Amino acid sequence: MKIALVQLAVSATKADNLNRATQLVSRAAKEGAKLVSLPECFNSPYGTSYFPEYAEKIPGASFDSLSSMAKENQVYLIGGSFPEEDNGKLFNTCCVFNPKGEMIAKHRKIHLFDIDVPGKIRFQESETLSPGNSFTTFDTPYCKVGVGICYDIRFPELAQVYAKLNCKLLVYPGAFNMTTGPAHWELLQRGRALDNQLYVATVSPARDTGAKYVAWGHSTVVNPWGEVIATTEHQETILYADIDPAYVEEVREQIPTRKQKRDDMYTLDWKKS
Ligand SMILES: O=C(O)CCC(=O)C(=O)O
Repeated sequence: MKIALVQLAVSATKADNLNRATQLVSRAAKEGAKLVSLPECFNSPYGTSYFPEYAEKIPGASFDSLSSMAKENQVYLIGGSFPEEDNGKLFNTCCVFNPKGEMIAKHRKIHLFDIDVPGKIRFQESETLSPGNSFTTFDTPYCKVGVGICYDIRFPELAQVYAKLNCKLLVYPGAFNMTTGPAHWELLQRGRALDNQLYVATVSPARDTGAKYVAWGHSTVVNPWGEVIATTEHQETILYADIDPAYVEEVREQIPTRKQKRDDMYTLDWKKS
């Protein structure tokens, strides 16, 4: 399965973001991608002050454009994320569409990005957002896919649950920054891939040095062996990679850690279906 990660240059003008996303998803489909992902906050700048201003209901205008992009291009589309308003609460939400344009999954970021690294970066998503409470997977003809958003990648348990649910690809639309990006972005992705012996893809917005929050870029795909098989710098681009579900099985046969876990000593205990 050829996948495409759209490292979109996100501006403060929502209509421009939607137009640009529409063009790039169409280009990716013409290049043969069967699954396309947009980045976190693909239609608004990233920042707690922007979330209330750009938030939309689901369904709503951005939802409708995403659905059309999937349908017109006959692709599975992971719609990055946008701020969602529901019953007076805001969420950082990713909608996933099948090639008919139907929404088949919706992920609300589970782990909110609240950090404070003195002198470097303080960010408190919880100032305006509420967390989601469910796991998000969907089926494609090629393999099952698990979805997380950005900070969700720091929690190995989530990836482990997805691996147990038989996902062979995890996709994290995300927007790391100039402090944690160079330090942790690729390391986390390779860690999740190797621990769980599956593919991991991360999709960032392009870097805008004039923005309040400067994204790291570097959208990347890692294979089940822990190798980076596709990556890029920080400019707007489409990154392509081939996902081979048979290779997941091959690696799992070669190094059968999944069968060697000591369930008599520890287990992964999860509380939601
Ligand atoms: O975990 C990080 O360092 C960055 C996370 C982030 O930017 C996000 O969750 O949006």
